[in-house]
Parts: sequence; C-alpha cells; structure tokens
Amino acid sequence: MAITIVRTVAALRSAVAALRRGGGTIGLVPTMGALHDGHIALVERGRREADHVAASIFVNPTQFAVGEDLALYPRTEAADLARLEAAGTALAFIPAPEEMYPAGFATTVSLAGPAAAGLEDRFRPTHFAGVATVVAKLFVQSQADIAVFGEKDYQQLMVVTRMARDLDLPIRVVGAPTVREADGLAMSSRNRYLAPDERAAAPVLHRVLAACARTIRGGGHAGAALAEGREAIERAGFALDYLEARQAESLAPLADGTGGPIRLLVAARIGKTRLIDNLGV
Ligand SMILES: Nc1ncnc2c1ncn2[C@@H]1O[C@H](COP(=O)(O)OP(=O)(O)OP(=O)(O)O)[C@@H](O)[C@H]1O
Ligand SMILES: CC(C)(CO)[C@@H](O)C(=O)[O-]
Ligand code: BAL
Repeated sequence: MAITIVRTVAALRSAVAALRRGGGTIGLVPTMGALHDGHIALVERGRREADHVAASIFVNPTQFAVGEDLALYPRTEAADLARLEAAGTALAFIPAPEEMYPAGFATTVSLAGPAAAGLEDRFRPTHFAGVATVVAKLFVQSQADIAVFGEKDYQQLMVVTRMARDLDLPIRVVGAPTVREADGLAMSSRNRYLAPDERAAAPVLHRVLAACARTIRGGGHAGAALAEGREAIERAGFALDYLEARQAESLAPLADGTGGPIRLLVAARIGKTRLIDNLGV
C-alpha cells in the first residue's frame, strides 16, 4: 500500500485514527532521516510487534548543541520515503520545526538517572533533554502502542524507556539490535561523513568492544581489557571520549552495583565525525 505522508500533528492524529478504525495497533519508529538498513530493521521489527507502522523523520534541533552538526545533518527525504514505503510503513510523519516547537514553546522533559550516567551526557550535556522532550511529544502525538528504538543509541534507549515509565505514557518501548556493516562498523547516518581512511579505521570500535566482551566473559580483568582497548582505539587515529563497562540496565558504574548483565559503551571522534557504539557482554 502507498505510504501516507503527514506534516502536521492534526493530520497525524486523523491518519492514526483512520488506521485504528480499520482495526489493529500502531508501532512508532522515530528517526532523523538519512535512512539506512538499521532504520529499516526498526520498521520490520515494528511490523512484527504492531499492525501498522508510523515512522517520523525530524532532525530535532533541541538535541543538538551549538557547534554540533545540526546544519550539516544529511536530509534525504525522497529516498527515505521510498525506503519506508518499500518496507511497508503505513505512515510517515515529517513535521517542520515550527510544527514541533511553535512560538512560545516552553516545556522540557529532562531526566536524572541514566541521563546522568556520565556517558553521552558528559559530552552532550543538553542532548537527552532534547531527545526526551521530542520523544515524549511524538509518543503523545502518535498515540502509538509500541515504539521501536535501536540499541545502537543504547543510553538513548534507556533514557526513553525510563521517561515513558516515569510519565506513565501508555506505550511499550522496544529495543532492536544494532545492524552492522560486514566489517562490524555500526550503521549510522553519520558514517557518510567519514573520509576513506577514516572509514577504514572505524571498525576498530566494534573490534575493541568484541575483544573486551570476550575477555570479561572469560573471567578476565575488565579494567585491563578496557585500558588496552582505549589504546587500540587511539592508535587507530580516534580521539576517545569514553570506553566504559556499565551495568546494562541502570548504566551505573560496575563498582557501585550488584552484578548482573554488563554493557560496554564507546564514543570516539575521528576527523569531523563522532561515532558511538556498544555491545552486551
Ligand atoms: N545501525 C543501527 N542499527 C539499529 N538501529 C539503529 C542503527 N542506527 C540507528 N538506529 C536507530 O534508528 C533510530 C533513529 O536514529 P537516527 O536517525 O539518529 O540514526 P543514526 O544512523 O543513529 O544517526 P546518527 O548518525 O545521527 O546517530 C534510533 O532509534 C537509532 O538507535
Ligand atoms: C530518537 C530521535 C529520533 C529523537 O530525535 C533521535 O535521537 C534519533 O534519531 O535517535
Ligand atoms: N542517534 C542519536 C541522535 C543524535 O546523535 O543526535
């Protein structure tokens, strides 16, 4: 079926109501566009979890700090719509910034807890308030039953899950596994910024995560594995923001916790590009 494109909250609401009249549940896939196979995997997951999928494309200005890549962020609407339609997306919501943030807009949703875990928030201190605010709006606007987010942005997934629970939003947040290139690099819209030599260096992030996970799983010393991993990432030409092992659900440092599953998280910069990745142990 042809995809329906809506650009206002009112049009989104009536399109969702029409889908519901036909019966069935709605799955939301929030994106910033420049879609790749990782996003399409979220749509496919949404189709398995709900009867209809609505995807949003919105490069949300409030989650970018001054000096970040808001203006540069790739915008590829026609290609995105073709991919969404081919994947069976029922509805694309593509609001203008003024639709999401009309004059006088004054409310922010911000979190303590995972948002204050000392990972992304340390390097992008205003980022998660922008994400939580826009995602809360998208949840309320779409009235979806479920929403699918990628594990690639693992701290974001934890923040959004917490936010929905804390605000009693009637939506189930689903996390989907990271889709990777053949050499292990996590797919990301920002990979297109990489120069050829940077692209060749980039799989080191996943290689290091996998090596650290193997060591920790085998009972080896996490601190030593991470120290070695940090050196390997820097030797490959990256400036490291962090490589950390955290408790998978709370994102608390391991020393403060009671054990349980571990998640390894990394963020590093090469040239003009900042990449993030993570892996469960
Ligand atoms: N490789 C991937 N595998 C699975 N999900 C992904 C992947 N990349 C992004 N996503 C998910 O897609 C959703 C939209 O993300 P976004 O549009 O920011 O894409 P992105 O490629 O991560 O872009 P960016 O480079 O800005 O991080 C998020 O839930 C994100 O976690
Ligand atoms: C969830 C999101 C669409 C909110 O703007 C964004 O942070 C993203 O693309 O991951
Ligand atoms: N994928 C998270 C969106 C951002 O980096 O702003």
